Amino acid sequence: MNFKEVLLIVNPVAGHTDKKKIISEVRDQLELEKVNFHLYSTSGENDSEEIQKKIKEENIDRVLIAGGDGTINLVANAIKGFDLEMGIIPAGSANGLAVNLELPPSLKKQVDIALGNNFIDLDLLCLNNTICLHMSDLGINAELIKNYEHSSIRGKFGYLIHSIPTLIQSEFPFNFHIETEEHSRDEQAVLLGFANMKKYGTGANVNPKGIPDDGVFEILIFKKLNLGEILKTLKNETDFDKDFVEIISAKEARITCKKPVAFQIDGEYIGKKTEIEIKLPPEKLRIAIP
Ligand SMILES: Nc1ncnc2c1ncn2[C@@H]1O[C@H](COP(=O)(O)OP(=O)(O)OP(=O)(O)O)[C@@H](O)[C@H]1O
Repeated sequence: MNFKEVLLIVNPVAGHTDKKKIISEVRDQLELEKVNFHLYSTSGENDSEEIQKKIKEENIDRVLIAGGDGTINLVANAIKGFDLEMGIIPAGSANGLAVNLELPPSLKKQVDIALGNNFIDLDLLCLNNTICLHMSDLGINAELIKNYEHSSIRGKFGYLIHSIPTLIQSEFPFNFHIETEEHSRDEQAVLLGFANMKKYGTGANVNPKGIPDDGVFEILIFKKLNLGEILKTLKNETDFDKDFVEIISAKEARITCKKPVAFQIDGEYIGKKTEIEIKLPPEKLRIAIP
């Protein structure tokens, strides 16, 4: 292994599962390779500063993350300036990034990959100066995530349970103005997605042409709620009706709306917004992949 000090960052509450097995699997593999093991358990407060401190103090040269998309996003923001490679052990209730990177279900294989030397240099989509690794949106899905965050029922079933009341309470469709280097247009939509990759954590393939390291992102304009078309995304079918979704590529964009609309990044509810600035900075994030 071409590194000596590995920091495993574990979110103890992600996915509501015990992380002991993950910790011992990583520790055992590193012991065999005579690489030093360091552990940081997130608390939900000041994690970014604590992680940066640990990286500097211990001369960390590889970071592994056991958590969901929220934890990976937090660590990606924290290690931006460090030129570090990162490995992922999916352990959240939503693992959108892992789904997109096609990480296998076996823990042993996940750890092998996370400590391996095959990488992707992921584009870092920046929305109002916050990194998005795979998918963010304005509109009805962010409303659903907000309602789900207060729910005691986790996982896909939790999302499902909240979809009906969210649909009833929502004031969709929303009116957006979209400006990119090529477009300036008004659109009515139930959901405006900003995609660095193909899929949501549910596996729904909403952006079939999304490539995570191509230097562009996609704006997904979902115009109507159409159950048949939504089922297609879940079945990996990609011949969408134009009245359901229109997809435009961009390198930068500015979205405005008169009334504040719910906004989420990588599955974390941010708040209601009237303006989103989207940029693709030149920095990339190096992630170990199969
Ligand atoms: N020790 C902790 N106690 C409570 N919350 C924590 C702790 N550590 C991290 N968090 C919170 O966990 C969230 C990230 O969770 P993540 O998305 O990785 O997992 P998840 O199981 O998919 O989460 P969720 O189902 O809530 O989306 C962040 O909001 C972070 O502040």
